[in-house]
Amino acid sequence: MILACGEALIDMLPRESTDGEDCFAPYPGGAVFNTAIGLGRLGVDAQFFCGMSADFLGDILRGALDASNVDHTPSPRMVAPCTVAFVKLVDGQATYAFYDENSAMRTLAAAPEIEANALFFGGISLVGNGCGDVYEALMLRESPRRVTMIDPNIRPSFIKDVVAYRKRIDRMMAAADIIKLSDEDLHWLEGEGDLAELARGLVAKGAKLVCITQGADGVTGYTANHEVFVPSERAEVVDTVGAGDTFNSGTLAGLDRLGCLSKARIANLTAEEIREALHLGVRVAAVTVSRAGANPPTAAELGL
Ligand SMILES: Nc1ncnc2c1ncn2[C@@H]1O[C@H](COP(=O)(O)OP(=O)(O)OP(=O)(O)O)[C@@H](O)[C@H]1O
Ligand SMILES: O=C(O)C(=O)C[C@H](O)[C@H](O)CO
Repeated sequence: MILACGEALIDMLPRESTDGEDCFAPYPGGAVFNTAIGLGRLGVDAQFFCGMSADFLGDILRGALDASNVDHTPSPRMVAPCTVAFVKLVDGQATYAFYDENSAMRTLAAAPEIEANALFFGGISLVGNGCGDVYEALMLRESPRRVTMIDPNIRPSFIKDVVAYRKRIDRMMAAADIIKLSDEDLHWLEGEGDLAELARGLVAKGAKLVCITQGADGVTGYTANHEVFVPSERAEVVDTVGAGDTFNSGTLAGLDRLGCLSKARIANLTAEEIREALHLGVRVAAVTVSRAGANPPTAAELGL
């Protein structure tokens, strides 16, 4: 079982009304939520942990999790607003304006009992205090015995205390078995330089698998013994909302199908196992970029 820990929110995607007016349409989203949905749709036994609003926006999110077979019982219902992200699309590339103060997600105070063998963390839920503290403490507590993965999915405009944020992400990456970073996020965290050298630096600090994604080009997986490049699948891009989040779900689902989500197996991945897991990641991500918003495919759509 995989527990996805982090934000659920409403993405307000830009649309045009039938009268030709600019407007926004609500879609369930949030980086970690998207990863949970992707896992559920791929048939993985998946749970989701986030403070979720008791209001009707929270109901939209819970309904979407139910529809994709993701168990949200670890997520407390809270009398607080739902986080909202307004999205601006330029050539299919998204930028976000977040409304998150005093939200249900932000005011999360305690972690549930953990049943999962693997935990996934990431996104804006790791910025700042409140839920950020809860998620960090949970990861550091559980990482000695369960497989952990992090994708910080950095949104620089959302980060107020950059020094504190960098320290948190460093601590969490040092504890993580699997790190996923886009090339942009890798440079934001580790500075200029050669991607492979920077990624190898993260492996040297303890990560068992470091995945560096490069948009339409593809992804490279780095371990102590292997470097495996998997090209992206060709896609007619509608927008890239949720590309990285869906990639995470495919890669985790791939590792799960191979039986690699244990501490022993994740530390000894073969090149073929890395290739197979990353290949499922790029396959599902290509489907998401070819559809509006974050809309990962089901196992049936992929013929799995
Ligand atoms: N234009 C594209 N065509 C096909 N696949 C793509 C395209 N863009 C992204 N992908 C797939 O999505 C994966 C993740 O993309 P990217 O490197 O942009 O991550 P990201 O920045 O985390 O994404 P996000 O937009 O969700 O923040 C890539 O490794 C690739 O498999
Ligand atoms: O949750 C985040 O980090 C966001 O940027 C909001 C979006 O719903 C999400 O990333 C879509 O990929």
